[in-house]
Amino acid sequence: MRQGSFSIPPMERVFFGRPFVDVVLEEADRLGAKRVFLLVSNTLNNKTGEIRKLQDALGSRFAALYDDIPAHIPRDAVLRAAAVARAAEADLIVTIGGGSITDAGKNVQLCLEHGITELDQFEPFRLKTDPVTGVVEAPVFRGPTVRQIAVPTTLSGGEFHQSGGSNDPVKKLKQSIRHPLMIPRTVVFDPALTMHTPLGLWLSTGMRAVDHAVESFYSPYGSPFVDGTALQALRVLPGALKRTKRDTDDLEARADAQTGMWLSQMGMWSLVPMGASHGIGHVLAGTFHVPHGHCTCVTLPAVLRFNKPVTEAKQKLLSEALGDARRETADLVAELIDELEMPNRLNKVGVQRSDFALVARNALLDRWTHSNPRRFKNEQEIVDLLESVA
Ligand SMILES: NC(=O)c1ccc[n+]([C@@H]2O[C@H](COP(=O)([O-])OP(=O)(O)OC[C@H]3O[C@@H](n4cnc5c(N)ncnc54)[C@H](O)[C@@H]3O)[C@@H](O)[C@H]2O)c1
Ligand SMILES: O=C(O)CCC(=O)CC(=O)O
Repeated sequence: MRQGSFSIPPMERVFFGRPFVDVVLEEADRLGAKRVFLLVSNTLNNKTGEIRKLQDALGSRFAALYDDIPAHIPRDAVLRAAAVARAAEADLIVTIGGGSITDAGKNVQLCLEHGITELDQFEPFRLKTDPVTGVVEAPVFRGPTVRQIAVPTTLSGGEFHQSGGSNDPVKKLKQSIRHPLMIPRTVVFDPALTMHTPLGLWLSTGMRAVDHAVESFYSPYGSPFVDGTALQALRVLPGALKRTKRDTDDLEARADAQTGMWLSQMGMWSLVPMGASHGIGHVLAGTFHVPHGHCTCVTLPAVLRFNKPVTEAKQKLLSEALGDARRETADLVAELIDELEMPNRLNKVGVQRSDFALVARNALLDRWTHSNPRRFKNEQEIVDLLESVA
């Protein structure tokens, strides 16, 4: 009999299909916020009037704004954002942008709560993975009191996770910090706001959501509840992404993609550990700066093939949800990636054969390489997998 447990950290509300300015105002009222700090996408701030609309609507409750968080969240940028929030005496953080902005918000929460002003002060808080056993050491610390509302503009889904990644600029490794209270209190899906998101980013992060659903579903550590939502995510996402690609003005398709992503996140939300597509992807992102969604497009079909011998029955159900139970899941996912015109090989995302040994070594430092359904016996098995998508 399958055994396990299911719990989710304290997110209070998810709003969908509503204008973000209205919802953020309502939520600021509900939470009694007086000093609202906006941590926002640079392009949304400088190339659209969306952030200005919110600033104006907040009036005297607007405390400060920071818009210089590069992709993959380098910690020096987090420290600068935290300094601005601290000086403004922020009592609520509102993040508006992609996963990098969302996760930067979680890291800023930590910095405010624990007085972090220097790079080496992150060290005691990060998750540590033993590269041989895969055992994860998760430090226990006081949770933040200044929390976050997330308004995501991509489909990468980090707003449903209590961990926030950030990049150690010296080791060039993506590291995670986790606390149940770091999850946003509120998430706001506003399909109209996503019209500003570059199409390639929207579609590639949509593939990341597919990856979340797949790796949650066949994880040995999943749950029956997650299975249901993950399969439904895979029924919804491919069509919604293809429709957005055909017509970028299709707001219903954007709303459906957000719904599919939300469904894909039940595993991440309930702390189901992901598999090697995520584990290897974190290295491609953290060490080689490959965009998050592109990591999935390169790794997921190869990891599905590697995992086939131990997940055959589950892959049949994945294929069924993706529309054709008779086909290989890896082939269906690869076709979707091609149809969305996303990069599908390592050389297309700037990673060369000479890099593979380093990717394999660093991948074994990631906790999710170790929670893959099929164990990697050594670094060479990861190198072989990378060779298959060189
Ligand atoms: N904690 C989690 O569970 C979790 C889950 C998913 C992703 N993440 C993190 O999020 C990051 C990836 O996020 P992402 O793939 O959503 O993209 P991103 O936030 O990294 O954005 C990618 C690039 O697109 C730019 N951009 C331009 N216009 C934009 C717009 N309108 N909205 C958003 N970005 C715009 C950004 O400035 C950035 O340079 C990674 O660092 C990843 O680790 C974390
Ligand atoms: O907790 C982490 O390691 C970051 C989570 C993350 O980036 C999720 C993902 O890989 O999509």
